[in-house]
Amino acid sequence: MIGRLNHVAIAVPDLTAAAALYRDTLGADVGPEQDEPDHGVTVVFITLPNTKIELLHPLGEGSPIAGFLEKNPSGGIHHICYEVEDIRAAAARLTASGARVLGTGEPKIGAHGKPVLFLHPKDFTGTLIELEEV
Ligand SMILES: CC[C@H](C(=O)O)C(=O)SCCNC(=O)CCNC(=O)[C@H](O)C(C)(C)COP(=O)(O)OP(=O)(O)OC[C@H]1O[C@@H](n2cnc3c(N)ncnc32)[C@H](O)[C@@H]1OP(=O)(O)O
Ligand SMILES: [Co+2]
Repeated sequence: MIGRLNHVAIAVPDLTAAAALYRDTLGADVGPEQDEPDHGVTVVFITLPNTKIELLHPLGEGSPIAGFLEKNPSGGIHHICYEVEDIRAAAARLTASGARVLGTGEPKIGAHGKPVLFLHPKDFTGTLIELEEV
C-alpha cells in the first residue's frame, strides 16, 4: 500500500531562520514560504535529489502543531509522508485494521494540491504518518 517517501516534515520555531540554514549552511534548494490556512501551518519545501523536507511553522489560532512546538521548543521531526495510489482505499483498509485516521476521515488537499490524510502517532510507533495520494 504505501509507496515512495514524499517528504519528512520538521516543525520549526523560526521558519525564516530554518530556511536560511538549509539554503546557506546546507546548500539546499529551498522554496518559498507557503501559507496553508486550511492546515494551520506555513510550509517551506526543500527539494532533495530523492525526497523533500517540509519545514512547518504554526499559522493562526489552534494550529495542530502548536502543542508539538510547546513540547519541543527547538523544533523537531514532526511527521513523515508516504505516497499512496488510492487514499480512500488506504484509509478504509487502515480503519478496518483498527488504526485511527485523524480529523473527519475525509482527505484534505495538501501543500502539493493532492489529497492527504494523517494517522495517529500512537498507532504507528510514536510517529505521525501522513499519506498523500499521487
Ligand atoms: C499543508 C499540509 C502539509 C502537507 O504535507 O501537505 C502538512 O503536512 S500539514 C501538517 C500539520 N497538520 C497535522 O499535523 C495534522 C495531523 N496532526 C494532528 O491532528 C495533531 O498534531 C495530533 C492529533 C497528531 C497531535 O495533536 P496534539 O499534540 O495537540 O495532541 P496531543 O498532545 O493529545 O498528542 C497526543 C499524543 O501524540 C503525541 N504527538 C503529538 N504530535 C506528535 C508527532 N508529531 N509525532 C509523534 N507524537 C506526537 C503527543 O506527544 C501525545 O503523546 P502522549 O504520550 O499522550 O503525551
Ligand atoms: Co506534510
